[in-house]
Amino acid sequence: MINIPRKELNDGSHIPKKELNDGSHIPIIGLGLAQIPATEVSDLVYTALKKGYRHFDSAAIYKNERGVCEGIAKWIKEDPGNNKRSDVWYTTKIFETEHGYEKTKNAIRVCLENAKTIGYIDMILVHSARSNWERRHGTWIALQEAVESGFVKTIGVSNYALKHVQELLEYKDLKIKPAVDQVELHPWLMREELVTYLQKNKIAPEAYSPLTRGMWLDDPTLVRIARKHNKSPAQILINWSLSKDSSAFQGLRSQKDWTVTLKSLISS
Ligand SMILES: NC(=O)C1=CN([C@@H]2O[C@H](COP(=O)(O)OP(=O)(O)OC[C@H]3O[C@@H](n4cnc5c(N)ncnc54)[C@H](OP(=O)(O)O)[C@@H]3O)[C@@H](O)[C@H]2O)C=CC1
Ligand SMILES: O=C1Nc2ccccc2C1=O
Repeated sequence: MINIPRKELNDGSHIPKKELNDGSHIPIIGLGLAQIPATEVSDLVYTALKKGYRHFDSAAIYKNERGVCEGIAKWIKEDPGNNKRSDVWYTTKIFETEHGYEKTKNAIRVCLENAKTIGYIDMILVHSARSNWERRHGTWIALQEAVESGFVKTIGVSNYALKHVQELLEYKDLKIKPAVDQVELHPWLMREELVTYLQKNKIAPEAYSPLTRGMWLDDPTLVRIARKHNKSPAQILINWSLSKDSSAFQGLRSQKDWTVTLKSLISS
């Protein structure tokens, strides 16, 4: 079990951060916003910030980026002395249909337009590797230029297999290594070879669907481990993700129990 000092979580607002390979610091637990309707996401994000969440994971295909940023902006505006933009991490992703230099340049412009209420984007990920060498390469060059512009701080990839990461690291004009590879990661999908390769190359694995989309939360072995440690199955799974040196996202569907405190998700 990784140990997270309790004092850091006393008010629920000091989520531990992990340093990425570009020197940025990412809060290790994030709220995943896939499937949250655009009409609801702003209130959800605002409430989550009040509950202590500081890291939000969106994507162009979730069609809620603007609302996510509006929720963050509302929270900052409410108490600018205490609620700082620099304390929040906002990730979005560019989908495979936008691969290629020109298309990605344009997709970045759209992402920035959606994020204009918060000034800059903490991280943009290439959502998947599903195109070809030339288009993936063009996309990466466009993302490198976005970092040079200053409005995008960190760049990374998602759903990249080992061979795709390897390919990227071999670009002759590589200036910026991906900071993360966001992949599905949990005890039923451990991806040991990929995780070891990423760690060796100082690229952080980020765990998506760390709660197995709810599918394995009743697994007898998981339940037994959770009982033994007096934790919930979700806590055990989040802790497992964090032990892989990754950050993890709690996703929501029904939202019936989402206000479960952040503190309770981290075992210590
Ligand atoms: N890059 C990519 O291609 C992908 C990225 N992602 C990212 O990861 C995020 C999370 O992934 P997701 O697929 O939703 O899967 P998760 O593994 O996070 O599972 C979500 C499920 O877990 C349940 N849950 C949430 N919190 C708790 C808790 N404390 N105790 C018990 N159950 C809980 C939810 O329940 P309830 O139904 O009650 O809300 C929901 O049904 C996404 O929102 C997205 O940001 C996800 C998939 C692909
Ligand atoms: O690409 C994705 N497919 C998904 C399905 C469910 C939740 C998130 C996602 C993605 O990010």
